[in-house]
Amino acid sequence: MIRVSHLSKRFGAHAVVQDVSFELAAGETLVLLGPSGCGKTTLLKMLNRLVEPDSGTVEINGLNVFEQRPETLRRGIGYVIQQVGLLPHYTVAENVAVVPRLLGHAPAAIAARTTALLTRLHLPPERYAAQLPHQLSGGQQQRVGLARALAADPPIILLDEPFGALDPLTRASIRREFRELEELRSKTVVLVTHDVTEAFELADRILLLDAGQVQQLGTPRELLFQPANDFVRRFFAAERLALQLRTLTLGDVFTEEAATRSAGPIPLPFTTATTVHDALETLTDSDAGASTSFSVAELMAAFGQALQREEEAWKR
Ligand SMILES: Nc1ncnc2c1ncn2[C@@H]1O[C@H](COP(=O)(O)OP(=O)(O)OP(=O)(O)O)[C@@H](O)[C@H]1O
Repeated sequence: MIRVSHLSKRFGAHAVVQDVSFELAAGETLVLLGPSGCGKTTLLKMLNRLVEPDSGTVEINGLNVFEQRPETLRRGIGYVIQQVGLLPHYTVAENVAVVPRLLGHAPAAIAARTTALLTRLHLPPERYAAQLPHQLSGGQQQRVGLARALAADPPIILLDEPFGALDPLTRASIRREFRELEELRSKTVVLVTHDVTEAFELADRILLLDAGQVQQLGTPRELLFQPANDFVRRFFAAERLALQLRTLTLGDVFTEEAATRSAGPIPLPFTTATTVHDALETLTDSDAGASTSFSVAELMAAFGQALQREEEAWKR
């Protein structure tokens, strides 16, 4: 759906994005990750022509974006930024309706869509639709920003540090909602963050940048277990264990064992796709009262073995 070829951009003598190429299939989520100032935002903005590149091409559905009118292009691509950028004198509902209005959608259809989106994003319309942005918390404003980006149902959504301004707790819970949002499942998403955990939670693939250059493009698992260079290794070093817990699933950990267990395969409420991290959270949460056929100690032992298997496999 998106094909980026040899994209470069300088600001004066500063080469901010250097020869970046990637392809993204429909429905995939790509996270642009890297230290502050590495060129993530500039790269993202070249996708919807908020920044014009010096060289290289961007194709969306086979069409060169530089041959389209920027306004037309942007109406077909949802865009969410950290500062949210809601129109201060428009109500929540009016903010959400901006792009559908520009596109000339019928008022009744816009109203129905707005109601549905606000409901799904936990902003009951009867309470929030008529409020102004300044009456909302930061997290609520973020949700309105997301609803606005989704309003015209664009196939592509670009997000620039969408959870950046939030406290860690709100951030984690909005991220979870975001991951579970049905609306986004079918979308092609490009998301900028400098938060490693966020990248691992949301990405199908991660493009790790440093000083405008691609250091590695791959799945979280590939970046973690098969780092392309020292920069990649160092970038994840401090959070390596936490990321491994989020990357390996019960399916990875219990593969051989589960097959031979008399208790059967992975017990409910878990599935083979549950991450070790999530399983540990459930096991250690006494309120959840999960009755499982394995203990925390068994899980950690199996996790340790799985890590060894994984590292051996990549070495080969
Ligand atoms: N319009 C501009 N004019 C001059 N320099 C710019 C402009 N926009 C960005 N830059 C510079 O380009 C570099 C990359 O900026 P960019 O915003 O793409 O980085 P980033 O990786 O998104 O950083 P952060 O995570 O801090 O937002 C920075 O050094 C920035 O100062």
